[in-house]
Amino acid sequence: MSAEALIEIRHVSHTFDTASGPLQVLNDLSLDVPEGGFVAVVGPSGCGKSTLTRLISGLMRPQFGEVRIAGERVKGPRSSVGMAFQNPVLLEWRSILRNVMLPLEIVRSGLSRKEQEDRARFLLSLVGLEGFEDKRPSELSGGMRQRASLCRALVHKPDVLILDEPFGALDAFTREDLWQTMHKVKAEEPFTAVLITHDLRESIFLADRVVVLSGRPAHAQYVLDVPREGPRTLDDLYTPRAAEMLAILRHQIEIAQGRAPADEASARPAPPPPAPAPSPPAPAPGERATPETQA
Ligand SMILES: Nc1ncnc2c1ncn2[C@@H]1O[C@H](COP(=O)(O)OP(=O)(O)OP(=O)(O)O)[C@@H](O)[C@H]1O
Repeated sequence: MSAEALIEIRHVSHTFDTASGPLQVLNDLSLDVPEGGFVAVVGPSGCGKSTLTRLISGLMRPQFGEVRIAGERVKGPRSSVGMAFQNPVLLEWRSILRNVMLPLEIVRSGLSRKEQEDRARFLLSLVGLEGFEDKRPSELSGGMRQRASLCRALVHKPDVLILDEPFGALDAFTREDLWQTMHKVKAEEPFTAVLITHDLRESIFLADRVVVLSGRPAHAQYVLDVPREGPRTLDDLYTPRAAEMLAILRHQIEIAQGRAPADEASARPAPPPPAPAPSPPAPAPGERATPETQA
């Protein structure tokens, strides 16, 4: 991926105040997402992946460091970011079509009612939900609801699409179906995607770059670029090349979980950012990453 970075995450650190004291979740995390790119973020459970998505979407601000989208510092929620989560949360009292149209009623799209409807219908047919426009969410299967949720996230043409484990609750066959739909949608819609997932096969199937976060407090421990001719059909997931990528990622996850020692030869740090952001925090004793894995 050689395009310019659309999302720049620079030296981000974040600590939550919890009932049992401060919990540092991110530590000097830096990573770039190129315009039009598809980056998957994987890492141990609880390492801070969802926190990262909240920072990118502007639902939270980092205590240290900064997040920029298209060069602009993210200071709050913005309509140029669409989100889809594991739980689609569709409104039962609205039809599927009207659920998908909802963001267009909230952000100023400049579209007429007819154009809004056409846009929603186009997306629904793209994901295979033609004919289900007038159904209620409860009349659809989990996979269908997730397809509708994807349409809703994209209907206002966001520059950035954040996918926080959107396929996590689906059965294996439905999930693979959705992966293929995702490729189809990406070919039609020019967004930049950040996908949070626990599924390494999903990460190499969908993304062109996979970032492994370290254990908490997380930094970008390892970056794997998936070659253009990498897995893009389900059969490609069973090639020696895919097996090699999965083995690398599994090993990096084991390092992140502290179940394998950091291995200098296999670690590749995230590309260094051009300039440090103001006020990077001093790491607490014992929290500094090993040189082998540090971004
Ligand atoms: N608002 C909050 N206040 C306090 N602690 C929080 C808050 N949000 C998240 N945390 C804690 O921060 C840590 C990281 O949470 P986060 O949801 O970002 O991790 P994650 O990597 O997405 O987890 P998982 O892989 O299990 O979904 C967790 O220990 C979580 O309990």
